[in-house]
Amino acid sequence: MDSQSHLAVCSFMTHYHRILDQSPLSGLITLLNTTIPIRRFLPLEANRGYQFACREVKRMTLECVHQREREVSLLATTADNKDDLTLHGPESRGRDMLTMLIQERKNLLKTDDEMTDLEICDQLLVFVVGSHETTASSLTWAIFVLVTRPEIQEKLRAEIIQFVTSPSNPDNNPQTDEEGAYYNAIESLPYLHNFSRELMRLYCPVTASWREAAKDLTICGTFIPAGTAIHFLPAVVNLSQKVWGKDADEFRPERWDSQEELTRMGPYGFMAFSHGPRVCIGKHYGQFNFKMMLVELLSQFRFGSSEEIERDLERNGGRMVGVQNPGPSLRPRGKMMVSVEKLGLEV
Ligand code: HEM
Repeated sequence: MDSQSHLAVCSFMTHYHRILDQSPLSGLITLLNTTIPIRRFLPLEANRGYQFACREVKRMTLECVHQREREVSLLATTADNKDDLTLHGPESRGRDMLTMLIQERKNLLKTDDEMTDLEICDQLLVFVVGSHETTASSLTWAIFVLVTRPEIQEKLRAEIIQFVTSPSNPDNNPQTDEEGAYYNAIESLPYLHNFSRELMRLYCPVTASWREAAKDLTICGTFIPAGTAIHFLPAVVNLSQKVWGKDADEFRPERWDSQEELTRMGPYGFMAFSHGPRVCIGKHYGQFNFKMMLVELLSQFRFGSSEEIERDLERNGGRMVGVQNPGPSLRPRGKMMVSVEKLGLEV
């Protein structure tokens, strides 16, 4: 990455964090603004800063759209196969989503259903926030669990080391060309699977989702007129004692082994990815990504607690570090410091 691109990424990240790490006042305005559009009218610094960050993130993303558009047009004049510009040739950047959207727009143009630059930009931002923020949050809380529950860290590492060193790991078997071999192998690790679901149940990365009632309806005896704005909090279900039993707030990966518990919770007891037509589009990819990162990290490093975590835990009654509040995703307040030891394992 050249120094100019590096600066652009740093600048993007500064504004991106400003949006996701809002002050309590700015967070409150964001919440109210989903039902009463007050944001535009409040001459407060917290508000102005947030709006500026949103504008900058959009401006920079739009610049990427324009730049890629220029590159695609340039390639189109030189490539042999104009429908498949991303896949071949020395200038190819691979099958990236932005190029695909731009190419799809060219196809849509033929049907008069144009996708504007701003729409492409919004799609990209949904994916950036929806995939990066959630996965980063899950990984942060996974490290937190691993350093505060060393016995879980050791059990998980044992399963991972056994996998990475065994012939069932496709990396150790260059002859394997079965499609999805690595995905299937990772998905078949039982403790990693339980750990991953338990992590996203207890430390649900998305704190809230929004809906608007399209028609009058009644849910559990409560009448909801058409047009009502609804905020739902996935963690309320994920942590419900009615659904998960008395130890709902305990981190216990083994609970996912119990058929009885899974029957009691039913399909809607685990809401980390939501359900229905607007279920997270990256649900399986996100879980797989998360597991893959744990395989890489735990096979090479041991994580330990730090004075900062211990102090924070003590302040919070021993169970949890402080959480940034309010926020659209579950982030710890400030930095989470941990110790990292490189393992000398031959893997
Ligand atoms: C730990 C990982 C993830 C979690 C916990 C998560 C969770 C969620 C949740 C709760 C929603 C809202 C659904 C609703 O409103 O009912 C959502 C939407 C979405 N997610 Fe994810 N997500 C994760 C990873 C990803 C990844 C990796 C991608 C993309 C590659 C992604 C793309 C999206 C998109 C595009 C939406 C909007 C779907 C729509 O509105 O139709 N997510 N996600």
